[in-house]
Amino acid sequence: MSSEEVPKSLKKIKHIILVLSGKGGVGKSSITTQLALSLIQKNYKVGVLDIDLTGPSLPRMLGLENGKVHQSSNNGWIPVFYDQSQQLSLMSLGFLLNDRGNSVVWRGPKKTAMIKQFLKDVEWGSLDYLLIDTPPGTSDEHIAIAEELRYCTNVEGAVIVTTPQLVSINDVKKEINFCKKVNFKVLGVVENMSGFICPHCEECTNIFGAGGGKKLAEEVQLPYLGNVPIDPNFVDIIEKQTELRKTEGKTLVDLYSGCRLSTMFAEITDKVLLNAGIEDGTAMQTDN
Ligand SMILES: Nc1ncnc2c1ncn2[C@@H]1O[C@H](COP(=O)(O)OP(=O)(O)OP(=O)(O)O)[C@@H](O)[C@H]1O
Ligand code: SF4
Repeated sequence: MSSEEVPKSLKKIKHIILVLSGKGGVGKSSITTQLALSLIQKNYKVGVLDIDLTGPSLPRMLGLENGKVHQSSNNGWIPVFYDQSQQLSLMSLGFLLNDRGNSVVWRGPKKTAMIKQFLKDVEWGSLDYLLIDTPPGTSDEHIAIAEELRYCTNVEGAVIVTTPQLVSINDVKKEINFCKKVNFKVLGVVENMSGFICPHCEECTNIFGAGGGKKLAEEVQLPYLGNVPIDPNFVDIIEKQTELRKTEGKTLVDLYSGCRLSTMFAEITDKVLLNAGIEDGTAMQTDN
């Protein structure tokens, strides 16, 4: 193993965590977003790389749809920073498309080349965490990212997202097999959309029955990280964040901190960090 083969731009990143799901629409990007916000609440410096090339949704999730990627003096890409604090940065194909909101139809080699370029050319600077949001399933993008990261000793592993309806063991097993093949440690399974938080009384109702994700995790002998119910307040925050940032000066972290999911997710983040062997998540911030 040669450290020469680790892209230079990844050398100042302490921990890399991937977010995977067997199927689309299970809320993988929402989970990546919440993991990022939760780490920022712990004072970490976080970068997010969106490699869902056919449906990049992170710019919208983080309220950065109008973000612009600039070229650095070394001809690299400077990611889009959420604000001047530079605590949150994002790189996504969404920023590079002329027709934003459109998706691309690319063949494998073009996708592979884009991912290589993302890993080589994005100048993240020093980060505590780089979260990589992947497309659903195990496709060209996954193979490319695994290939590019194979010599990186800072890859902690992957979080797998599922939903109660999809407590479909086969989907999760495919993800696990992929992780085994490429040597990604599975940090655990999160069950998203596991119930519904009433917007009136904040009572959580388990519409699909409780415990599916936990049972599944036990069956496949993986750590269970916890469940995240559907919270209409979270949808509202995502939709109204740009407006609220303008009118009230509230950042996404401010808004999320007032959301019920934030407290629930903090426990999930602690488990992810624990399973990754990164102390208890209270380590110092990156020195810049
Ligand atoms: N726990 C939740 N509470 C409320 N809304 C949620 C929750 N999880 C996901 N959503 C919403 O569901 C929609 C789909 O979620 P998301 O885009 O995260 O899914 P995905 O798995 O990343 O999809 P894709 O297949 O495009 O990769 C989004 O509008 C998101 O805001
Ligand atoms: S959970 Fe309570 S407040 Fe909410 S809709 Fe049901 S009965 Fe009404």
